[in-house]
Amino acid sequence: MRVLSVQNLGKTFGTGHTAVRAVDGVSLDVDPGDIVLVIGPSGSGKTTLLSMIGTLMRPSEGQIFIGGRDVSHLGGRQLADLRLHEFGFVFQTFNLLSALTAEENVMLPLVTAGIPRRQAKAEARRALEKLGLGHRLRSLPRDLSGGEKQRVAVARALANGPALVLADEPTANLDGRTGREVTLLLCEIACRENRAVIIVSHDLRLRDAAKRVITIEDGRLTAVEPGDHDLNCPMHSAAPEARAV
Ligand SMILES: Nc1ncnc2c1ncn2[C@@H]1O[C@H](COP(=O)(O)OP(=O)(O)OP(=O)(O)O)[C@@H](O)[C@H]1O
Repeated sequence: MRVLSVQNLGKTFGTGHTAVRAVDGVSLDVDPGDIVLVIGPSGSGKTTLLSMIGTLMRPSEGQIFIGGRDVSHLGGRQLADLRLHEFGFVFQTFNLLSALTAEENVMLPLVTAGIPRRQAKAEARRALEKLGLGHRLRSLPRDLSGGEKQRVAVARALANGPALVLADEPTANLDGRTGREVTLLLCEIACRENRAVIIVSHDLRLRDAAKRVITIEDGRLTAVEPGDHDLNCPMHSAAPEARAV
């Protein structure tokens, strides 16, 4: 089942002579296990595109299918439900709640989605352990490094088993090496679990993780290239062996 299909998506802010055409006729298909890096100059429409895909912003025109379902006309409550169950979000500012521990931050969307507390706690722990944070369960965000905070955010994004993880500039508030490490870890786990990831970033080195790199300029999709997809992911490492036989 296709995770995402975007057809002829457009977004215009404002009207008349002050109108800004932020996204213009973008079409894109994303399948399970896909890792798509979206690059382009500042102001080219990357965040607007990601916000529409994540149903945080309504398109001016075009359609978005999530798991084959047209979500363009869903109401606010149905969209909130969809976001809870189908998406994981990673933001450049981490967006952790400062009064909650790492474990509680990861539990929050699970409990909100109706999962019983005990089960949510076990799933949060599992997710944090996968990110190498088993020893940080009870830490508050203020006691974590930037890289650790982003790993908590990644654990939170993955905990509900989303079909699609959307990451907007996940490396922007971290030093280059840490940002890249956390993002590669996100891609590796997603790849192993056959989840799809779309990353908006200025960091071109992330093409190492990507299966596809798409370029957006003036709101339009201008190039689609293969990424290097050099990850520690069994599904990927099976390919060269298959070729060698
Ligand atoms: N809420 C808004 N109201 C009006 N114009 C907006 C709004 N959001 C974005 N824009 C405009 O839409 C265009 C695309 O913006 P967007 O933030 O999507 O670009 P971007 O590629 O993500 O940029 P950056 O790399 O700097 O984050 C820009 O011209 C921006 O000024």
